[in-house]
Amino acid sequence: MKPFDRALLETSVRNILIAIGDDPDREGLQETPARVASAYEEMFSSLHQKAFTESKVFNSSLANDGELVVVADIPFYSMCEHHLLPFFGSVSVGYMPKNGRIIGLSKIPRLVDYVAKKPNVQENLTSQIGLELQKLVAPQGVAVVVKARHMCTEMRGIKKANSHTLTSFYSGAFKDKDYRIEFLQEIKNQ
Ligand SMILES: Nc1nc2c(ncn2[C@@H]2O[C@H](COP(=O)(O)OP(=O)(O)OP(=O)(O)O)[C@@H](O)[C@H]2O)c(=O)[nH]1
Ligand SMILES: [Zn+2]
Repeated sequence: MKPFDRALLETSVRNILIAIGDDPDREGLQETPARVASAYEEMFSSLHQKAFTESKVFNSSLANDGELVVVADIPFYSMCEHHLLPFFGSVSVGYMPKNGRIIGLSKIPRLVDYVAKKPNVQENLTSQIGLELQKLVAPQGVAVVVKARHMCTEMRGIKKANSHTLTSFYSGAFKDKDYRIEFLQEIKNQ
């Protein structure tokens, strides 16, 4: 795990400003390299964490192994690894407990944040959330649906404003179409 190199980032941002033909010493830009360094440190913070450590898994004698647990519409913000431009939207996560094992509800949005805070593509972000939850809770199955807008296709390039990209991950019990439909129905009803 490499440490965050603030000095290198500040120099690099200064060089970007020179390369685009602006003057990094003009009043409005003097603090920009430092500000961008702080913003990047925050936006890419999970690159400096070895693993997701926030999980809290409980055993519940009352959790019904056949019932879905669904957390819908968790907002996220990430940066695409191709252009370093934002992509953002919402994540809906469901799982079917096994042997009464459940995860603290707040840990699911924390997992989404952890996966979002590094350069990524939407498909991998979706699978990484699913695989990590599968590993942490070992449930009967995990379902993840991500809906996002990509600034690299809206503010540049093909310029298709407001289009959405949908990606999904299904494991275990959710390979069964009926459970997938139940999950999709639940997130639609939220
Ligand atoms: N599958 C996938 N593609 C992405 C994601 N974010 C950005 N991209 C795409 O990554 C591709 C990179 O293509 P390139 O041809 O190397 O880059 P480019 O010349 O900037 O491409 P254009 O955006 O078409 O101008 C583009 O088609 C982007 O739309 C993502 O999350 N998932
Ligand atoms: Zn992109």
